[in-house]
Amino acid sequence: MAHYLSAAALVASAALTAAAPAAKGDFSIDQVSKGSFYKSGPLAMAKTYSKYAKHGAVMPENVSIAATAASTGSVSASPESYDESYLIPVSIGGTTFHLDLDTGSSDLWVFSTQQPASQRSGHTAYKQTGTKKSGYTWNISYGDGSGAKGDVYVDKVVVGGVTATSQAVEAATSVSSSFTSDTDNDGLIGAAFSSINTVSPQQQLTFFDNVKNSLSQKLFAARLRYHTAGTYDYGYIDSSKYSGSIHYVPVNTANGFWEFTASGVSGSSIADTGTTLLYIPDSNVDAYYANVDSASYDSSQGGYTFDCDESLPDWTVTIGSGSITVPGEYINFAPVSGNTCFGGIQSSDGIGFNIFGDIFLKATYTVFDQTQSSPRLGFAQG
Ligand SMILES: CNCc1ccc(Oc2cccnc2)o1
Repeated sequence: MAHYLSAAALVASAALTAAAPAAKGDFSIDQVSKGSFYKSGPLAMAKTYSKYAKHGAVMPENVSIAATAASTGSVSASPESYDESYLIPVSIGGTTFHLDLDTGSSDLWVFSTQQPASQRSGHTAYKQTGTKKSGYTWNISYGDGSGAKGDVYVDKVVVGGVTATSQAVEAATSVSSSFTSDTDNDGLIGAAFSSINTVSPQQQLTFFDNVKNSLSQKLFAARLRYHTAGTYDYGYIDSSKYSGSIHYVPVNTANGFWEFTASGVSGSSIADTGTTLLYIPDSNVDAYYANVDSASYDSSQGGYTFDCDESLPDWTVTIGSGSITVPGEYINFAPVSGNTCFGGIQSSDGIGFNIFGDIFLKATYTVFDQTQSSPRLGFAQG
């Protein structure tokens, strides 16, 4: 869990130390005007003590602890049936909601008591504990045809011990039927870029954008797993969760997504934790299922299906200087009827870009990285 100490107290104590009369080997720390405080006082203090370590400055333990503890966190990512989506516990105004962390969208919305009781039956509903942003509304549609809309509040949101004290919380007044029927899911927490947030008249920041300056490193990392719980790490990379090296590629943020280029897969691709399957061009899909004897395109199911008992080949892709292999087992998504199963690899033709969704991401440790002058994605074999 993250812990916060008063930044002002920490900075003030340093300032008092600096006022002591100078002696050989002593050092002085320039006091900063209030206007130039870092967003994370403990982290600023830690940097100052580190800077002057060569002059004998010894970092007090409370600064070291605060600077470390205040800026990392990790939260469980639990799969729904067949890994359809992965839900994380999120505290909003002191109530815990189970939300779908979606790197393909940028709204944090929850079921709310403003919806008809029948529409929110079985869900945890937000009771508007925050401050209403009068006149603000939101309305979002997802790639699978689902959607939701409502109004906007500001409240305290905690994910894995990382806190956004004033997060825009989008409370639903109406959601589409597939959300109502998925009673495990209380809403979404978007983690794409805030440029595609749907709040009007003024777009709001994502949770990550609100907390990133307080993190040890401006990044979060997804370790989704096959048929078991994984994690999202905030502010640090956990080297126990992947093998080999993390290979980074540049991100194009023009469309608001974590958009990148994969070798051998034509067109742009997005890393999208909120999409269940792996959508790539027809040519790649046809080439994959050519090696699955019982596979065929079933227009009634809207995709490739095959015999559930057939052993599937792995799928390997090169991204930047690294390669990721998705085990064949992961590509058997779910039964559709009898002993016929639906493929985890399907066509992106008609979408406009490829979607590296959960079928792919659960084979990786993926780093959503804003530590550099421009955003980048890091992929390692999970
Ligand atoms: C399954 N439909 C409801 C639902 C759950 C999560 C989402 O959101 C999505 C859907 C597709 C792509 N990205 C986010 O919709």
